Amino acid sequence: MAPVRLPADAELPLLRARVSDLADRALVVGDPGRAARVAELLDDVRQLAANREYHVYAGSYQGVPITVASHGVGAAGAAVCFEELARGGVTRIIRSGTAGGMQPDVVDGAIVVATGAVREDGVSHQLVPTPFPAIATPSLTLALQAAAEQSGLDVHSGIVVTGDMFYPSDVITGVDLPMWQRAGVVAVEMEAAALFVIAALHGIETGAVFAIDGNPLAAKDESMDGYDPYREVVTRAVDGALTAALDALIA
Ligand SMILES: O=P(O)(O)O[C@H]1O[C@H](CO)[C@@H](O)[C@H]1O
Ligand SMILES: O=c1cc[nH]c(=O)[nH]1
Repeated sequence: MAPVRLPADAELPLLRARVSDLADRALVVGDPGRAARVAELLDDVRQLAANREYHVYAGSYQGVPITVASHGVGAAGAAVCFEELARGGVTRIIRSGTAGGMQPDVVDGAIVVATGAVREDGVSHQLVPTPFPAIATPSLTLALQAAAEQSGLDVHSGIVVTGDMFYPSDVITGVDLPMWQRAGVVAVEMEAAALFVIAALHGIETGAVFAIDGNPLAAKDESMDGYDPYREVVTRAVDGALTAALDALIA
């Protein structure tokens, strides 16, 4: 079965945006509030739709038309967003999100550019078996790294782990973070693997850049009790990651 492409007059079933209103390039973020903040940075901006967690905007950044969409928390719901954008003809999708640092030097306020993602999510293995790698497009990764360096923030790059579990239980270890730390994984988040796999299946470009909002292993806080992404140091990194994502999107 070839990847689905929808006609220009179609409406995306869950995003509720019209295909003809989509740009070739899309920035995706988890939080609808963050999508609204990005929209303020664009020219000629208009909101295309707001359905469930999916808020979609059209606008232009430095003269280049782009789409901004929120995808919510978790790979299964986010996969709907990524799939519908690809079906609608988007050919480049960059995710800008928050993530937890995994290595001791990847801490609050840093930026991480993902080269690939460990597929610990629950949806991508239902699309293609897990030996299939989840990797970012190398040229976009390089563009993201160069753009992130402009922020003046501490920039890291490497493999992230995408899990479905934000808060662990006391029953089993859902995602073995210490093991992935030993394997050199730099950050943990919840949607990049699904994005990279869906982009590969559609033959489109993709990348991801993260603001680090804590380091659960270093803080000995795997329960996430101390999670607080609303601090100034994180807000600065979120802005740095968003600017890097926008710059790489139009590169
Ligand atoms: O900041 P966003 O883009 O939502 O990304 C991260 O934050 C959420 C968890 O708080 C998850 O969606 C995770 O991937
Ligand atoms: O999934 C996530 C997102 C942000 N910070 C974390 O520690 N984990």
